[in-house]
Amino acid sequence: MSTSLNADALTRISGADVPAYDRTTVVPGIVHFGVGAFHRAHQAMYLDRLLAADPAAGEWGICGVGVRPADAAMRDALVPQDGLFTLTLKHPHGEVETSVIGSIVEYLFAPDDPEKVLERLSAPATRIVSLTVTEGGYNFSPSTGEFDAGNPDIVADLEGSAPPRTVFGLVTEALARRRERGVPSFTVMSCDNIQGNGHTARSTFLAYARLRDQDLADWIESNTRFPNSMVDRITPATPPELADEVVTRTGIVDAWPVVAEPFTQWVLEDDFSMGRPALETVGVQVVDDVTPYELMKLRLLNAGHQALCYFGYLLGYRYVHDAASDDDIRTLLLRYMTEEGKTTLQELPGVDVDAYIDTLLERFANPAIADTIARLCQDSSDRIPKWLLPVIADRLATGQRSELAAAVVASWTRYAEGTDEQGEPIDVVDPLASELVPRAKRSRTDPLAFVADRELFGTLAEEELFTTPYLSALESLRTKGARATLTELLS
Ligand SMILES: NC(=O)c1ccc[n+]([C@@H]2O[C@H](COP(=O)([O-])OP(=O)(O)OC[C@H]3O[C@@H](n4cnc5c(N)ncnc54)[C@H](O)[C@@H]3O)[C@@H](O)[C@H]2O)c1
Ligand SMILES: O=P(O)(O)OC[C@@H](O)[C@@H](O)[C@H](O)[C@H](O)CO
Repeated sequence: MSTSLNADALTRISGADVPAYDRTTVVPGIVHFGVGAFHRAHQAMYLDRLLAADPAAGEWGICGVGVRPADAAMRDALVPQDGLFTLTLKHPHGEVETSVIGSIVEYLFAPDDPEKVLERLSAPATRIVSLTVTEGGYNFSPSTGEFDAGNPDIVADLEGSAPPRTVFGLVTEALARRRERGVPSFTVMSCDNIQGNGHTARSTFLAYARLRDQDLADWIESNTRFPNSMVDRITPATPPELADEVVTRTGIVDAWPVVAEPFTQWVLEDDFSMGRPALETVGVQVVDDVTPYELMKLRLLNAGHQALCYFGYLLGYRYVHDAASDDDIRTLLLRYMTEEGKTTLQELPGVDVDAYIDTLLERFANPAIADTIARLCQDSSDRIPKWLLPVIADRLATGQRSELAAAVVASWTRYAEGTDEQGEPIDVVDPLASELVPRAKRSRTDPLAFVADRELFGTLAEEELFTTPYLSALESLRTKGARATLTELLS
């Protein structure tokens, strides 16, 4: 027998762990923007663990907020389910665990009622505003770090003739109300994959606030905390068959289930203006400085994903685990990580980076979670400049070539041409696709055309230590193909 997921149904569910705590007493102390797959597999899971472990933690429930039109689908899934959803963890050798997560106690779709979102944000009980709005969501130039004040949504929010529609507009208006009402500032906690994600959140929110009101910006600068964090759990987009699998295994009918790998890590800087949940009691590493951890993760795992995905796609793979099991790709990953990425990391006392790399290769090869190459290949212009180019730049600063990272940039260029080695079209999903695809094509006759864009690549096109291996790999990809290019590169 199957049961539709909602608060009343919890007592009838026997096929999965369900929240044993009293959700009616849990109030939102955290407002989260960007309730996607990852937030639900990671932060919401940690808060669920905390609520289960500590009855006094009931002030740290989550209110999820969606701002984009596409988030109406999350509203339609979560609101009828009272915020409940299933999280399924899949181990590489077949073991599967499903649990119902109860920490999201409210979901608001901002376009339906922006004022309700503003009042939730302004409420004294709201002490943390957290974000997983993707790397692109911070609206800054990767090469200069400048906030993009020309973004039409930002322009509209600053103009102020309609209710705010961006995270920047909503959060800043709420901070203005708190200041006016004498309510202390909440903490803005970024959980996106950006190096110094707290610093980035701080500089972008302050940049927006300065454009709106200098005094308010000064108040935010003095009162709002922006902790940095390293977050990790590979969480694919929900595959269409997951809902049926969950029904078959647990009897639970869930409109939008989540699947993830069992591994999870969260390293969080202890810098909060109005207190924080006792996350260290449920496995979060709360530290003074997350920099070494985030560099390790972004430059090995996330940059490693980029090393895998374009070559993997061109070789014909569509799943990450299949590409990660290819000998050439595995060697590329191992060598990029150990010979290039690892050389740019900071000291990590007590962490065995080689063991970490071995774990990454195993995690990438987990067939059970069926992570897709398409997920890793999207939004490259938001990802490569934040994870891979800093490795190249750091090594250039000490006169070192990064032959493998340069080849990865070449593989992105070849992919961005929009046609694979069999002449089939590639769906290049990127906010800059309309500029990138023509530039990638043009680089057949004007070889540096793709990397000449200073906005994305800075001055890399003028660095011979970069252009030589880049052009050589690109030429080889075009004339000999991905397999021969990898074989020669790795020989
Ligand atoms: N999926 C993972 O494995 C993983 C792991 C670690 C960290 N992350 C971080 O989480 C982010 C989201 O990943 P996901 O898997 O949940 O993706 P997702 O596509 O499932 O969800 C993304 C969410 O962000 C929102 N969003 C996107 N752009 C926005 C913007 N400009 N303003 C406001 N909201 C915006 C979307 O509406 C959606 O709610 C990643 O970009 C990354 O920084 C993801
Ligand atoms: O989600 P993104 O855009 O930050 O990047 C794609 C993947 O590299 C990323 O989601 C990883 O799976 C994740 O960072 C693992 O913790």
